Amino acid sequence: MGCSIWRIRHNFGHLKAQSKVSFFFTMIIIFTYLFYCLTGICDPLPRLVNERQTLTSANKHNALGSFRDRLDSPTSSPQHQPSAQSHQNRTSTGLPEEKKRTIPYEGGKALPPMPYAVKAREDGVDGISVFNNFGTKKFPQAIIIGVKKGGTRALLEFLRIHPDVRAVGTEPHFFDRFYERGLQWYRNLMPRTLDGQITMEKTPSYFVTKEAPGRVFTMSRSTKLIVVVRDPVTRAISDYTQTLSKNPGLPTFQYLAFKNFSSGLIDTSWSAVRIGIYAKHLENWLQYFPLSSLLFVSGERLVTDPAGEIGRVQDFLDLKRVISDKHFYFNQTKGFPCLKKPEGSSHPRCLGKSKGRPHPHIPEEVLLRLRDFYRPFNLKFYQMTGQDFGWD
Ligand SMILES: Nc1ncnc2c1ncn2[C@@H]1O[C@H](COP(=O)(O)OS(=O)(=O)O)[C@@H](OP(=O)(O)O)[C@H]1O
Repeated sequence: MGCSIWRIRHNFGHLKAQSKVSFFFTMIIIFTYLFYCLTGICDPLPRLVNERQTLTSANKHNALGSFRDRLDSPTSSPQHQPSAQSHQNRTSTGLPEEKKRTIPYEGGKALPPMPYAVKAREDGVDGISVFNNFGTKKFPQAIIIGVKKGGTRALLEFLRIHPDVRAVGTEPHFFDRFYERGLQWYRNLMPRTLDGQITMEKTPSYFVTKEAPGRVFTMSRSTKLIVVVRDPVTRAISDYTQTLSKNPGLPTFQYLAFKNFSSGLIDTSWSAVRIGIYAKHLENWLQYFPLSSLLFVSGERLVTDPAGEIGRVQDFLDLKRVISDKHFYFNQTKGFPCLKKPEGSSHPRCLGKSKGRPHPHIPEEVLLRLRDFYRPFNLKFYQMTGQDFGWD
């Protein structure tokens, strides 16, 4: 009897001790969870895409690799989705539907959607940087809206060394591809900023998207808009070079650029040609924004005098002129200016290999015809902007 009472007591005592231990562990878990929530770590996943991550020494190496990829990745977006050009009746390579049908051509393969976490590892990590939970996510006050192949990546990476500029590394494509996801989705992509800091993003396709001006205006009519423009002929060749690098079976530049070469009729349905008609696209933006809301950066001067162009941009953004000549050096091998100390790194760095790559040879006659085609549009553009870009 005495023995069984002792056994019962012993069992209950054992249970008591067990429940104390489990209570203790439950409290630890709750406190740990609360601590992480308060420090912001349990935010929803999209944050990973944009926020700078704390890097352990083990993943710093990978992150640097990703940083290079990011600089190298012209069309990186929060998720690869094959919808950007569908409204333009194009394949993902920018080929007109008609030409796509009539030529043997392997292209237009859309990348499958990627989960956020994977994309975050690929291009959301800004080299070695600090885990930043301070500040708030705001809509961008300034957007680099174009133009594709104008030098938009160089401009953004140069600007990012300014302590008062925080920018999304990837191209959000909100105002052209993902508008239906809503403004809160968009804002959540933004990095956190402190008072006095500017939030920025760049998506070069906005400039040629009919709906983009109205949509940006709806977000904020005081948004500052930056357009990096480049000689439309060189820009078209650069665009073609990019498509060719992904699809080596692509027809020649001249085949795509002309409806009929002998008649000299230019095919304006080809996006590589159409994007360069800057005056036409600018008209859409001026329906919503005054000229003073736009800054036109010369893609050519961004290469020959990066500090000078960045100086103009800093003034336009009401930023202190922090970025100057001393931040750049000219890399002879690359043939382009590079940063002595990019954001988040103490090592000099150039943009990736897809930026500043050699172009294929285009016959002189083709170039002359294209120059003739663009001349009136260029003059109109100079008139509209009050700037002579010297392309003729
Ligand atoms: N500093 C520096 N380093 C490398 N490249 C530079 C630089 N400044 C401007 N450029 C020019 O940028 C061109 C690519 O433009 P984008 O970045 O706007 O391209 S994209 O639309 O994002 O794909 C790219 O075009 P390509 O020369 O045809 O490759 C470059 O000429």
